[in-house]
Order: sequence, then structure tokens, then C-alpha cells
Amino acid sequence: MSHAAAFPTTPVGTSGPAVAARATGLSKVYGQGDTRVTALDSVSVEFRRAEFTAIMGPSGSGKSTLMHCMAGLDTISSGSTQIGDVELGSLGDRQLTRLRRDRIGFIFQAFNLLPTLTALENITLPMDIAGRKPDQQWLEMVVGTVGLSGRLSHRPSQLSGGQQQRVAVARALTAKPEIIFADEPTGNLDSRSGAELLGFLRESVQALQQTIVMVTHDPVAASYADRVIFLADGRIVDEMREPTADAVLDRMKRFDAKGRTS
Ligand SMILES: Nc1ncnc2c1ncn2[C@@H]1O[C@H](COP(=O)(O)OP(=O)(O)OP(=O)(O)O)[C@@H](O)[C@H]1O
Repeated sequence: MSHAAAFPTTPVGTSGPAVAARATGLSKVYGQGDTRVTALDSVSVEFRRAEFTAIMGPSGSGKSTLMHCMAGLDTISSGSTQIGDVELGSLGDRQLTRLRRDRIGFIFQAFNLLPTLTALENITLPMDIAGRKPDQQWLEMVVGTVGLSGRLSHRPSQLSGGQQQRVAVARALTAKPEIIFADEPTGNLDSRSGAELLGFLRESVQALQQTIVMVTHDPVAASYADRVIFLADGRIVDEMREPTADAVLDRMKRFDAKGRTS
């Protein structure tokens, strides 16, 4: 499918720095003593503007933790994280909340939709809170592409899991944030809807210079990205550019063969 010709609007801010987000020597330790877990072990990584990155790795390798720390949703134990030029550690709670609201889009597995709001109200909520008006043409384009046009006045409880996921995706894209963090965004979709969604994310990167970081277990989903970062035991152990599903699958099999301690 191709939306390139129909992408009508101005790109996501083109004036900012070339690196949309960066972690430097990022470590995250949970618990103490016997329950101490090093979820991230001195991770340094850059997410460049207008690049689509997939994060992969075995269960428990630190993928979600990396994304949560980068997005300012979790504290870090050492190192630093930046969104654009802003060092997250230098921000107070309110500044961090505002930065998340204004500059970051989220597509998480728990969709975090508000039950009393309609689908449309959920989609525009972050912009309403920020006092910004959605670009109507873009909103319609996003809603049409994720297949929600007939469902906008439904509340989340009246939508299927897959439809709720589409609302979460539309909410993230509508505000044109500087960077979108997505955790298994196609997890609840059938393969055709998943492919459409990934194609749309891909084109939002190409046509709008959107920056996307996506955690996934699915090699086919990862193949839509520009690069794949592989985590194991809280460290980046490999990186692949222009991934194909087969190449990603082969790389993942090497984790399985070695167990989790590669
Ligand atoms: N709140 C927490 N308290 C204690 N340990 C945690 C917490 N969150 C994550 N961990 C631990 O940190 C490690 C990394 O977890 P994380 O959820 O980042 O892995 P993941 O790669 O996203 O896994 P999955 O693919 O299963 O979702 C795991 O060992 C996990 O048990």
C-alpha cells in the first residue's frame, strides 16, 4: 500500500538536532541484594531523526526497560538519556511530564485509553491537553489509514483489542511528535492489519521524517525498520541495517542456540 502521494502535511519539526534521542552509558538496576537485576548494562545508543529502529532480543533482555528509560517513564541508575538536546536527568517532574506530552508519542501494549472518552476524543486528548489543534487533514488521513473511520464515536469498551490498538496508534501519530516509542504495536492485530499499520509507520518516517523506535519480537515487523538493535542481558550485542525478515530470524536463532547469555 502506498500513502506517500497522499501525505499532505508538513514534516515533523525539521529544525531540531539530527539525533532525536540518545542514551549514553545507560544502566538500570532493579531491586537490591538477592533480587537485584541489572536490566540495562551501560547502553549507549542514538536514534537519528527520520529513522525507524526496531529493538529486538530475548525475553528479559531489557527492551522495554530501554524504551521506558529513553522516554522518561522510568528513572535510570547511571548514565544519561536525552530527547533532542534535552538531558532528561536535568528535568523536574513537571518539566518531564510536559516534555513527554509535547515531544513524545507512545504506543504501548496497555493502550492507556480513557474509558469515558470516545475513540476520537482519545486520539486528540494529548493535543487538547497541550492546547494544540490537530491538523484536520492529517487526522483524517491517520484515522482512515488505521481503519477507524466508522468507530470514532465508540468508547474503548465498545472496541475490539485490535481497534483499541489502532486508537493508540492514531493518538501517537496525530500529534506528530518528535519521536514515537512503540511496544509491540502490531501485537493485537491480524497479519494484514499489522502489515498495513507497519507500512503506515514506515511511510510516516519517509514522508514526514517521523522518528520511530519499536520493540518487537516479530522479524517481519522488524523488517519494516531501517535498522534493528539486538539486546541480550541488558547490552546491545548487534545491529543490522536494512534488515530482512530472514536475516533477523537467523540472528534471533543464534540467541536461541546460545541461550540468554550471549
Ligand atoms: N519493575 C521491575 N522490577 C524488577 N525487575 C524488573 C522490573 N522491570 C523489569 N525487570 C527485570 O529487568 C529485566 C529486563 O526486563 P524488560 O521488561 O526490559 O525485558 P524485555 O526484553 O522487554 O522482555 P519481554 O520481551 O519479555 O517483554 C528482566 O529481567 C525483568 O525481570
